[in-house]
Amino acid sequence: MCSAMEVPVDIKILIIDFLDSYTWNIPAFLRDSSEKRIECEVVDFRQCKPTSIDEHIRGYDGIILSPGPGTVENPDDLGPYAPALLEHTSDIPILGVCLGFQAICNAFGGSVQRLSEPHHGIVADLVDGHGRLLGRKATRYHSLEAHLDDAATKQLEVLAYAHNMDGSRSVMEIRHRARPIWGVQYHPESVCSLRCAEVVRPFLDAAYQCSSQRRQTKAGMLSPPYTPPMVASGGPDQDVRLATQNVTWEKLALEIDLLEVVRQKIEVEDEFVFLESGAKGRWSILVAAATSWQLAYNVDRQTCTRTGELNDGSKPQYKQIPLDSVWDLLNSSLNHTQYSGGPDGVPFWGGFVGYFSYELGLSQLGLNPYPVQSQVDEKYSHANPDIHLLFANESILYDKETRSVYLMSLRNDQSWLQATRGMLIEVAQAQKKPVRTIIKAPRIDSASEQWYLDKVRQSQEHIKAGNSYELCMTAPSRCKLDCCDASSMPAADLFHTLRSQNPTEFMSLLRLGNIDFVSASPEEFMSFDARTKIATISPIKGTVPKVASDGQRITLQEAETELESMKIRAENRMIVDLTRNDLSKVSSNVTCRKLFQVDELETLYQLVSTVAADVDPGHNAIDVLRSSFPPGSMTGAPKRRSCEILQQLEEGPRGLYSGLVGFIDVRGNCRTSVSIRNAVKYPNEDCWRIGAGGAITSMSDPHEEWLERTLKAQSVLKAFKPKHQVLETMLWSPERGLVFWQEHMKRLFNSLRFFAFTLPGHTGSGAGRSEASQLERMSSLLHSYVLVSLEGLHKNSSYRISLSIDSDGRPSTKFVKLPALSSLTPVNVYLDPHTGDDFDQLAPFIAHKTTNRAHYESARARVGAQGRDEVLMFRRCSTESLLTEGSYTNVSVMIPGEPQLVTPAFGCLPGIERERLLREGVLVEGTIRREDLRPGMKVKLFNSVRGMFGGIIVAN
Ligand SMILES: C=C(O[C@@H]1C=C(C(=O)O)C=C[C@H]1O)C(=O)O
Ligand SMILES: NC(=O)CC[C@H](N)C(=O)O
Repeated sequence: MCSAMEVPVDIKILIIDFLDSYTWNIPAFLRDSSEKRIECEVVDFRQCKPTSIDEHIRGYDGIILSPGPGTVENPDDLGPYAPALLEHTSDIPILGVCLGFQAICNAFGGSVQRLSEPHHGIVADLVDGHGRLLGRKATRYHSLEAHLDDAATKQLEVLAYAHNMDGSRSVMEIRHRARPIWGVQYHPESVCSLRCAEVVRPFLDAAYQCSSQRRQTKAGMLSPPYTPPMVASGGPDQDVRLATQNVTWEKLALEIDLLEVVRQKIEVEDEFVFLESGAKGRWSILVAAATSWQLAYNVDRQTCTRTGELNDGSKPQYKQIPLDSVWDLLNSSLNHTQYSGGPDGVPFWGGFVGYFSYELGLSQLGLNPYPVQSQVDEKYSHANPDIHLLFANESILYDKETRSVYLMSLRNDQSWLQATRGMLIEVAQAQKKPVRTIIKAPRIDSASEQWYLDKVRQSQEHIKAGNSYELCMTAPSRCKLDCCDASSMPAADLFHTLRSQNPTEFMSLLRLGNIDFVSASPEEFMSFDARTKIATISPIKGTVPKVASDGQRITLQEAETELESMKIRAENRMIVDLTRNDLSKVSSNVTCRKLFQVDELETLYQLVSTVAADVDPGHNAIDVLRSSFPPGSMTGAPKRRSCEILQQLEEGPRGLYSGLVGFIDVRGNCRTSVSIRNAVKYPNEDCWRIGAGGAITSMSDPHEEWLERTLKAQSVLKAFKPKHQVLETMLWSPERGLVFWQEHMKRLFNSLRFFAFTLPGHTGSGAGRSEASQLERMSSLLHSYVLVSLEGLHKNSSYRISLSIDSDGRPSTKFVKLPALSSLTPVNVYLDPHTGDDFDQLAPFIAHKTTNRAHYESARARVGAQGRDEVLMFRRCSTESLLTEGSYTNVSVMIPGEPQLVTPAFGCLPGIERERLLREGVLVEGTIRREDLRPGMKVKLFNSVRGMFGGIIVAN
């Protein structure tokens, strides 16, 4: 559209772009409004000097002054060109849209002032001077309005108005009484404007007349055609590929969870990318660095590093290049070889997988990605790449639908195929690895509510001033994790949990350059089908929780009603128009496929729209990414100015959050997601970062925005919460009430502190209280809680009471009536054959009583223990196997020549009864070895519910 066309052109229009995010929608709107063949060129206003005016008048048939951020009074926003053009006495037709309209009003005696309330993304009915409907619907994006006094209306005639939310009215359309100049305050090119073609027709007719004259008198355009910011890349269309190669592949009918491959076969330090469609999606893709080469780029230093065996035969290298050259490099890497013979319908044959950071997007917009070289910035810019991609020579795909695995090799690597096949079969048959990483409640440090409310208000100030129409404000939470199992990958365990809590269509787990990244993104960024050349972007804007702040569940129907609100639709509409704009840079046929569709996720409802583009010949997936990155849903509109404002408001770079994750395969297919709802662990920080935010508009309620941010952050933070509860089991008897209550409370308190759980009844104001008073407070609270729960039970028998506390300090209880048991018959006691090599990993769950009791259950199962049968367990200590405890008791043994021994505290639960017996001198701590125990031996078993009873060791 903006490059020279083969067919002769009727009208040539020059569009002066004031850096808006809607300017590129204007050419399509003009084409749709007229039968004539219209060619548009878009030029950045900063490149236009008053001295170019004569040349423009000679070369074009009409000039459009675009919308834009800021005000016409600010020379940085408008520049000198537009006022000079309006002053010029030529009769070239001019159309001003929004900011352009305000420039016209200003030039002819009007004034531009703030509206009482900004109107962004609001659709209004246009009326004439008498209030009569004109039948046109107009989408408005403005904070400022033009006032025309008598002097001004002598030159400018008002053609239409719209009513504002406060009942006043604003001028919407004008025309110059003597010159071919028109202006519209609204955006006729918006997806929701209706029947606006008639408004631009007079301008186009005048331009057509002008073009006839130009054709008679002039040869045509004098200025060189404007090069759009994004250049055609020489993608797969132009056949410049140097080599051809067959893809080698294999399909295995094998049901497998590729996450288990990561957890069992990838070493903690290895780099890899794992993409998984958790919800409706179908495919999972696993790429290991071992079978890839890598490309990393840092925008701040402009350094590009390629490592590994490159597929274009060049040598690994490290060099300094501008961002533009990196896009070229990506193109040439993908286009070097033409691959064929891979399976149809399989989305990825091999190629790039990885991430782009948000700062890469800022750089793409021409902004300084790290304006403040603060300490945080240093960490990011110097240590972490902004593009990190693996070029997968080999990859493993899983198809959920046919339950089969695809092994793909671009290099016909038979030994890889064979080894991988064997490895997958082994993993598919092996038991799943239990999740053990996260044991302690994390310490979470989030932006304070006050800070956020303040930033929301500042955002709204910027909007009122006309600098932005919508700002996607975000803030990170930081979360420290204590892990107990060094052999397992915390990121993989987090992913495992996140997937079970919140499976989304764009799950991902990556480890690249020592960055760990775990994501459950619901939002598709850009997908491109190289065969049909259709690109789609599906921005989400508008979020409603599933549970309201008062605890009420919100139904889908209620959410739909809320998501129909003017505020939310406006929010979404703004980004739909912005997305159309971005795609219009590479396509002359952009359509909005879905507008305002409600999507239901695990914890929230969201409003999604889909914009699709038939990408023009000569452009490929990389060009589409270039023209549309960073994702508009994470910036607001207009994109560039909004990003600049957000850089001032937010403290520090966003990093991987707000960027993209996904793949571009060797055929040019691309599928990426907006990098949200994720946790990132940077190598130079000791915590995980969880970014979250939301779009702020003039209609936002700051407190609601804070709740929305919290909700989004929680959807990830939830995965960091321990899943076990701390547990106490105790006896209640009619005679003695709650037996050993103080002792149980003391032990519970210690365990809650160990796991960093919230103490029951802790309101956050407990800081400064002594431990003794915290314990006292918890104890009295839980005492009443248990007694209240006991009400209604038959009080003439004894009960075993289980009291458990979750990581948020919430208690729950269970009661079991205790049958009277004979203490005379000894119970059968088995010896666990297990060597106890995993003792260190389990230690916290042995030293503390929790609901994580799988290891006790497994030991019972191993020996086939029934009912009151007990199993004695062991731990490995160099070459010896030492007794620890039973599955529900502590144990003591009489070894000839020794006192009654009980295993040392390290290695068993510090049982209440055990402590008592030790205090009273009945027992002495000592080491008991496996070989000290023989079938037929008597042992003593005890716990606080049953006291002490006898057992006899039997052969397994
Ligand atoms: C900013 C986030 O989400 C973005 C903002 C949304 C909104 O404003 O409604 C919805 C989805 C995302 O595009 C986030 O999840 O952190
Ligand atoms: N869309 C626009 O061009 C907006 C113009 C101006 N910045 C305003 O807010 O009124």
